[in-house]
Amino acid sequence: MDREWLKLFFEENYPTQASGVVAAAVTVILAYSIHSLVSLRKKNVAVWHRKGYMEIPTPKDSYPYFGHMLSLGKKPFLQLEKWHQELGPVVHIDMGIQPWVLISDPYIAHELFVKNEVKSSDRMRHAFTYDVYSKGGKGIVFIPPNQEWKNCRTVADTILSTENIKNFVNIIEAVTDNTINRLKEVSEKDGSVSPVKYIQKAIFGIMISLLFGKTPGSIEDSLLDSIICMAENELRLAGPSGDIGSFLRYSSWVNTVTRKNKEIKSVVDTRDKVYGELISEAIAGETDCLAKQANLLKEKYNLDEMDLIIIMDELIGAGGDTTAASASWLFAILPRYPDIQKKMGEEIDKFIAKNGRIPTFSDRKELPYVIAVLRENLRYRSVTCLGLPHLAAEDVELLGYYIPKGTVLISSMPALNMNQDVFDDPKEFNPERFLGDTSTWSESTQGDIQSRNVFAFGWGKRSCPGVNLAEMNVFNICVRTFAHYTIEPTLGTDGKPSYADLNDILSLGTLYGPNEFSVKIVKRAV
Ligand code: HEM
Repeated sequence: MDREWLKLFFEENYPTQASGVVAAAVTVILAYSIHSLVSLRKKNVAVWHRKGYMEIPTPKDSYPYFGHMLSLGKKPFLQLEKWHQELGPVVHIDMGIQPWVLISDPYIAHELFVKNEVKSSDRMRHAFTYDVYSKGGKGIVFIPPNQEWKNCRTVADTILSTENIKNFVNIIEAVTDNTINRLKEVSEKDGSVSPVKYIQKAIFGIMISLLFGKTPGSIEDSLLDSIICMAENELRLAGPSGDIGSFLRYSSWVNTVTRKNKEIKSVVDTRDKVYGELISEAIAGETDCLAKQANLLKEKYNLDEMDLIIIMDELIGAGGDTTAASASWLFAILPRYPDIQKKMGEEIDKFIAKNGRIPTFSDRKELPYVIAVLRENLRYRSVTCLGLPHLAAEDVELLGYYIPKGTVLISSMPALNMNQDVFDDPKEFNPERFLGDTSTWSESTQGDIQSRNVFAFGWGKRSCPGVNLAEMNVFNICVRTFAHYTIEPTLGTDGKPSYADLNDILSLGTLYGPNEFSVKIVKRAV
């Protein structure tokens, strides 16, 4: 049994002496649960082994009470990929008492999430994300796809449309240029720079400016730090630590004993206060911004102040660290590929020579190689491990399999992106595979499954409404960096290049970004 996962789980989520109490209590209830489990198992077997349907394969390494939770190890994405390799594109696991079905094939995912979207677009009723964060049914991300969701989602789709976001391009470019300058200055002064924090602050800075019309003065800005801290707390609590009871039977009391419930309440109270004030200031201010625009749509879509607070927080929470992770992966991967950087630089130089300016997002079709690199970057290192889990609102018949109502439905992002039936030599970083496809990430996500090659933004009616903004932000960071610089590896003590470890992953909830690494930002000879 891989106890490492359990140890990590308690150390990360329940630090201090409370973890000892919790671990002891878990041992006691373990014995009791084994008894209950025998009868439960019989019931489960009947649900999953339906006459007339194929059985969904399940990995052997399951344990009483915890199911497959303990087998995920320190790097769950590797384990999920391994299970798919061994058992195929549809796999059933038990995360404690939650049944999960994992999908690693785009055609099957399309069948499940798009063709069956009425049955497969619900979300889990997680104690933190649903009861507390979404106040039992507000906002977009964590609620069922009902009329309230539709209203909030329409407001988000409207303010995040490409046409609308284009109006904020000056702010996006200014914050991006400041960050790149800062990276270059630190790199020149210290001999190298660790870009992850800078990129994260740039993206959150852009989000705060767009949403509230308030551009952070510098990367040391205290508002910027508090918003990042809130978003990270929320991401952490959206995992098992915010609702241990929905994963492990008889354990909901753990959050009371460890004072987790108090922490959960305090995180949300702070969110309500900070975002409430930011929205009021934005509405009263002169500057155009997304909070102001959403406020104008409030009546039409029957939203109240709390809906606005939750939507604004969700846009930052869902859009900040994900976009920053994608841009950070680019900085981690590209130092290994000077030839690719050279081709990108040449393409950007050619555009500048012809047009006398740096290309913007609207010029993306004139940079086919650059956009192929960005697509390959998105494929090669997934930004989330599990997307955002869906829930089966009804029983689903999926290509001869039977999936009972209440099952958590997961698109296994790294396994999908590394599926060799879809991508030749998937372990190779090869932008050429996407040359000739100049569709935007959004067009690919909404496109027909035969030509779709971007899976990172999910499926069907729940697919990401921030995809345009995400692509524009990553595009700008990339183009505005390579217009002037190259990203080079630092040198180890042996004088050899020292590259970022691409399997050293910072995992926060379902987010998967690179851990800290160092590079050199070097002025390019043009
Ligand atoms: C590289 C960056 C991003 C990635 C990889 C990403 C990925 C995803 C994924 C996988 C989902 C779940 C889709 C599903 O359930 O099938 C999602 C949902 C969502 N994303 Fe993004 N996202 C990114 C950026 C953004 C941005 C910039 C915003 C907003 C400004 C945003 C806002 C949202 C919201 C509100 C949802 C919930 C949609 C719903 O439940 O109806 N995301 N995103």
